[in-house]
Amino acid sequence: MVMKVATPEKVASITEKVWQSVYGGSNSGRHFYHHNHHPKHQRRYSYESEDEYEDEDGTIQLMQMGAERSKNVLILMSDTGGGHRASAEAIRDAFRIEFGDEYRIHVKDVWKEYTGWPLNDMERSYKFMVKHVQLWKVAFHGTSPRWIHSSYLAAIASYYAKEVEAGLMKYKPDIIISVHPLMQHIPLLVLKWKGLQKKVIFVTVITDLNTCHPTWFHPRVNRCYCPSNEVAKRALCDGLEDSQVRVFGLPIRPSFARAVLSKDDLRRELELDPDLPSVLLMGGGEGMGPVKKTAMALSESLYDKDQQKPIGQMIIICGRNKGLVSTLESQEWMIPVKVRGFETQMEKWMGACDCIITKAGPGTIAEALIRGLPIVLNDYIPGQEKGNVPYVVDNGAGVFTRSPKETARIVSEWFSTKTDELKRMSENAVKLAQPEAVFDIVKDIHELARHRGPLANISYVSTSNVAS
Ligand SMILES: CCCCC/C=C\C/C=C\CCCCCCCC(=O)OC[C@H](CO[C@@H]1O[C@H](CO)[C@H](O)[C@H](O)[C@H]1O)OC(=O)CCCCCCC/C=C\C/C=C\CCCCC
Ligand SMILES: O=c1ccn([C@@H]2O[C@H](COP(=O)(O)OP(=O)(O)O)[C@@H](O)[C@H]2O)c(=O)[nH]1
Repeated sequence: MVMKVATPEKVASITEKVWQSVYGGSNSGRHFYHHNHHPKHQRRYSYESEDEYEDEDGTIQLMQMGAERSKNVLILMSDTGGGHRASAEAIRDAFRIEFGDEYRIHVKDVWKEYTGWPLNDMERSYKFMVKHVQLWKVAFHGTSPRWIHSSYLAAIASYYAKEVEAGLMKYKPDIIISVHPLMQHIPLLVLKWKGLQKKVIFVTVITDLNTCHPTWFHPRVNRCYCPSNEVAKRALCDGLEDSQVRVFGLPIRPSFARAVLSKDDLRRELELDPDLPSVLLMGGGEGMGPVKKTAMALSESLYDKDQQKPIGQMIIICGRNKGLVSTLESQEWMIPVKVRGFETQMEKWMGACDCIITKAGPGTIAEALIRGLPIVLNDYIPGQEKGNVPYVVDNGAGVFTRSPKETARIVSEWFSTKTDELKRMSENAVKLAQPEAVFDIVKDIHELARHRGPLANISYVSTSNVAS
């Protein structure tokens, strides 16, 4: 049984709060934290005798002695693109649906909250690098050899060991799930240095469909969930054992898998034209790619000049790209158009449409497949997104072109003379979709936890000099 009481005012800095919650007493900053190694300053954490911990909303949860404790699951992610968060939230929601209170899920960017440069600034660095595509190409391929990325990441791990330790231990995880390519090596090293590697289950859920970066593959994970056979092959070539690898698909929010919504109802709810075919145009969570040029071309191609009426309508979802929203809102259109910013109910917008145009983001692709939307891929980020193009095209679920005019022509044909091609691609998309993947993943993690025996006996002893 759990009781909630109000938290004291939030006067402490993050570091102080961590100090207090992990070690008790006061903290005079990182310097002190690093050097206070004497055993008398160490507080022993045992899940058997656990009596309080801080909740996400800042309240203190008091656990009644003897009550069964929920297991803590820490999902490590970063907002480098929108896909990692979407997958993390999908896993969290699936845990809640399948297991209710058995698990307490924390979705966190621990690097951002606890460490310093460059780990706490990955979102900005990544945005900058992908804008300068050549730079990203060099960084992606230059860091692919294991000796390069392993030594980089080991150096960073030892520099930020204490901070990472504090960030992880705050959530006292029984299970850590990484959904990010740069979140295997550092936490696994810190767990090893702490002697916790055998006690905490660590799994990776890969969110790239094909040409993923080798940092995803770490030989010491308990499981590596691969979204496709292509990725599984890469994992095995990179030294993972068969027993570590599972292929269920890319985790997509349960609202995509479980909600059965009719297109007519959705069009009414979203105030779309009930009769005109609809194309969804987007560019991932950040609204990247040639969205504006494509929108202008579609406005022309979906207007029948002879009959002086539109043959389709368009929804443009710009994600977090506010500049794009205001530019598009000030345009004149020849067809019905809706311009939206970041949407939280993507399953509805996709469910109301007949096809989608997007850069080759794995999350958007997997969601579109579930909704049976034929896909026009109009861009990809070199490296991790390159392989998503053949994944879609070779499976007959879509086409690739970088030309906005060509994109507009394809969609106008789909809506007029080539409706049979649209239908065939839609069927292929559904065949490729794996809506149950997220449930299979959480069930497998649950089994893993069950076979590990009572995790509640883990005791986190806060040792001192992990950095050394
Ligand atoms: C010998 C030449 C070496 C040249 C490199 C020099 C320095 C390193 C500089 C940068 C590191 C680049 C990291 C490359 C590994 C990235 C692995 C990867 O796949 O990352 C992808 C993610 C983003 O996720 C993707 O988002 C997409 C959408 O936008 C899509 O959804 C896709 O499916 C997702 O997977 O990228 C990142 O998170 C990049 C973070 C960038 C961090 C920049 C930090 C730069 C500063 C200094 C370098 C120090 C530490 C980095 C250590 C890297 C070691 C591998
Ligand atoms: O307004 C938006 C735009 C995008 N997304 C989601 O963000 C993710 C984008 O992931 P993807 O891998 O396609 O590309 P990224 O943003 O990582 O480049 C997908 O789950 C989208 O549904 C969203 O929820 N709302």
